[in-house]
Amino acid sequence: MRITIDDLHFAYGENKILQGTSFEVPEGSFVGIIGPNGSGKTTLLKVLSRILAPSGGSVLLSGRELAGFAQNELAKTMAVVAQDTTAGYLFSVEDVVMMGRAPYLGRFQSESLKDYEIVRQVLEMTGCQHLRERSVTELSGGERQRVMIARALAQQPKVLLLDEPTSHLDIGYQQEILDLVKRLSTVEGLTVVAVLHELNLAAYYCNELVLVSQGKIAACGPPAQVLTAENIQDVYRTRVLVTPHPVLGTPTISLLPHVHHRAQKDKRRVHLIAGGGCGGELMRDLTEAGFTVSVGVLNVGDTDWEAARALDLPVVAEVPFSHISQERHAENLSQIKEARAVVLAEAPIGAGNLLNLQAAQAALEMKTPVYILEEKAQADRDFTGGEGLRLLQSLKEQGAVTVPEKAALYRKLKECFPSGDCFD
Ligand SMILES: Nc1ncnc2c1ncn2[C@@H]1O[C@H](COP(=O)(O)OP(=O)(O)OP(=O)(O)O)[C@@H](O)[C@H]1O
Repeated sequence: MRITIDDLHFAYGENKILQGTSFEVPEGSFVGIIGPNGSGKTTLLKVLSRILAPSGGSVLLSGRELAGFAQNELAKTMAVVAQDTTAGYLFSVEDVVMMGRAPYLGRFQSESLKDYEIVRQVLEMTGCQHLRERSVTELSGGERQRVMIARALAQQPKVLLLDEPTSHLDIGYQQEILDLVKRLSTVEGLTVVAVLHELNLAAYYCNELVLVSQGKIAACGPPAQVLTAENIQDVYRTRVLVTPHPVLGTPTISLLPHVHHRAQKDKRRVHLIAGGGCGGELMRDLTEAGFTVSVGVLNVGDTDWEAARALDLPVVAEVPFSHISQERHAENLSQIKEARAVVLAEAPIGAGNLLNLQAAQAALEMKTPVYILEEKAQADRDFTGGEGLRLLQSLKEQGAVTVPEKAALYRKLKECFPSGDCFD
């Protein structure tokens, strides 16, 4: 069943929530409503399910006005799983799911074998059969959520509206329930509209997404069109990286650390020698702690180079897959001159990055303390036939301080910057 939402308006008193919302949900599609807290998603779903009456605009179900449906007819057409599934009554799970059959029972008619069979099926589909005789008040949040989805499916609706259907579910049940809903939409033609907070799940399952912001539609369309880093930054005010899912190609969102502006220039400057993906977390933690961080030498395209770029850190960059050149080494040394401490967290050590170890040696000669983060700069990752290990050893002999893991490194850096409030 197709849903046409046209120019909807709704306000709680003076507080305008929906302001001209329009979009179309094709029959058999799975549409996700996403958007920040308080943006109007639940309100929209309540208007779609006729719990709230709009002050303007219309909702059409396959061309028919929602307002024109008789109550019983609507209950056979549309099922709703609300956000708050707290059940204060002492019914058994089976009784609650059987309530979904109410629109099909005459006034004095009792349940038929068919009704019991449908209830059995939906309990099985939602993984609730073992809960059949339990009281709903005794269920966990996730179990109750699945029971409410079972009840909605027992209505055998053509349209299913879900408000955060996976909020209480563990990752296994999230997948099971959304796989089921997706299957019902693709195979049985069920039209699904779901409010989803988890953007990666929304991208993974939905055909289309409606991004709501302050009661207005900020973007609408296939997930790849809606879930862009720009849209997410605009609406959620958060920096993300959007990459294709490695298997499905759907957009996948990763949080990016905040960029800190370098107000404390030079005072708390730390130069990080990293590479091969071992420095990203360190860069984030050090900048979060108030240090000014520079990084080098990294090859363009290296994971650490990506991290440094994402954090907007000064980075000495060499061309991809190349040995560090004398020019980049010299640039690295000038960064080190500006720093109050050098952290060596490089692994593995290869012929191409031996100059980074020599840069650390130069730092010691400049009387700049060097900390070797041992969990990262592992000796067993030496691919230079011993040269790397020898250099590492001589660094230690020349006074570089070995720290076993990050917490110890932060303690050492704190000692190095006694006036700072870092890590407090
Ligand atoms: N019954 C109500 N009376 C008055 N204001 C309400 C009512 N319900 C919601 N609101 C307000 O309407 C706005 C939109 O609420 P709504 O629940 O639709 O947002 P939402 O996008 O679903 O949020 P969340 O992601 O936090 O669930 C909010 O500012 C909320 O405080």
